[in-house]
Amino acid sequence: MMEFEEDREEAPPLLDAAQDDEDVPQLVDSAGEPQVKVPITIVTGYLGAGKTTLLNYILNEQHGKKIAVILNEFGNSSDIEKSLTVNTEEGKVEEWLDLANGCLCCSVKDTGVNAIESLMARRGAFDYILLETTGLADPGNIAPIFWVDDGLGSTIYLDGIVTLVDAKNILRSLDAPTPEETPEDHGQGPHLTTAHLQISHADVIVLNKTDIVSADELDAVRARIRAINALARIHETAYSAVPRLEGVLLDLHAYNAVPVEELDFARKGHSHLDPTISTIALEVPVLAEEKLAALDSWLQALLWEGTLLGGEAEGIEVHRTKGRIELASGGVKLLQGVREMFEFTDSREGAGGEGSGGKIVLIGKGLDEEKFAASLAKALT
Ligand SMILES: Nc1nc2c(ncn2[C@@H]2O[C@H](COP(=O)(O)OP(=O)(O)OP(=O)(O)O)[C@@H](O)[C@H]2O)c(=O)[nH]1
Repeated sequence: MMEFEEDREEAPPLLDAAQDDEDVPQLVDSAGEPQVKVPITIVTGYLGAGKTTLLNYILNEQHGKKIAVILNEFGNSSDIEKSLTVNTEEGKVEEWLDLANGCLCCSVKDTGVNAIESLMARRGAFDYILLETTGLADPGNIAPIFWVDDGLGSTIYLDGIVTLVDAKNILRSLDAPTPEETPEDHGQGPHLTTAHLQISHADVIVLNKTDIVSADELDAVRARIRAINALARIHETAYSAVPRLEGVLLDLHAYNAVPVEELDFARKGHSHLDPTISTIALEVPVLAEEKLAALDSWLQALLWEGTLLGGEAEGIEVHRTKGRIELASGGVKLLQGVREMFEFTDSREGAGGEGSGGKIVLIGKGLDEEKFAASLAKALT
């Protein structure tokens, strides 16, 4: 198990084939100019996990990338933050800093929409956006802003969510939420903390501060993270020194590719080590096209109403959904979801699964693999 995990973590960025297959469409603006969509990565992580350390690296190193960094309401005294003029008018970007290495940087007070709009006026000056959230942000509330088909979605696409995790403190954050954080949960079963939310929504986890934990502590943290989110790639770092930008922070394609081996890995990684959040993987038989409507209804009941069609379950809350559905016609549908939003897209790579069927992976609260599998099987018969 461990070996498999390590192999996977050393693997190159997501499959080239899958990326090629899911090329981001080019748009044409009103002036007839082709518009290339700009990818955005959301960088999240609990207080003190190492987000600023990571961004300092990006803003200072000569990595040859033109990255626009948006800092979302910082409250401490790091060098980057001190050098910025924080806006006084709610939600308005006051100043962009052009940095020597080609990056630009700004600070905003809202979730970044106004900053993005301001940024768009400077299109061409950069080719990537990193949005760093505050330590207490729930990425599930931010991701949908950028994962839409209209409005902002026409110029930007959500490439992925990266969560910095403090290896020294994460278990405490997961086990002992502060009263302010989860007042409704107190004394009522498993706690859902901000730390859970940030891990469950992550496509990549940068497991930081490995220099101040023992090998045993690190193993325990890794296993706990895996139990919560078996889909995310884990990169272990000290002082947020990620091995590379591509595939770790940039070009994740987490919302437009669904690699087979990622779903297979999630299936093998199932565990109950965390009492609140888990990852489950459900087998889906090769489907006749007309059964897609039944699958859609099953997902709607689950994601919109938190109910299991034809089965009983309570306290369901799904944060992330990914899947590949093989069709009897030979095609493959890709499934992507965050919270209640989900969509099917056509994969252009053909079946590629030797007719063995597809899979749906869910990350969230109250997920009982057996009950879910039985309910899905019933819905699809
Ligand atoms: N020992 C050790 N210290 C680290 C590491 N990464 C960051 N730090 C230190 O931890 C502290 C917090 O790091 P930051 O990068 O400011 O963390 P942050 O996530 O931006 O924190 P907030 O903005 O408060 O949410 C700083 O004093 C860093 O120097 C690491 O890998 N090992």
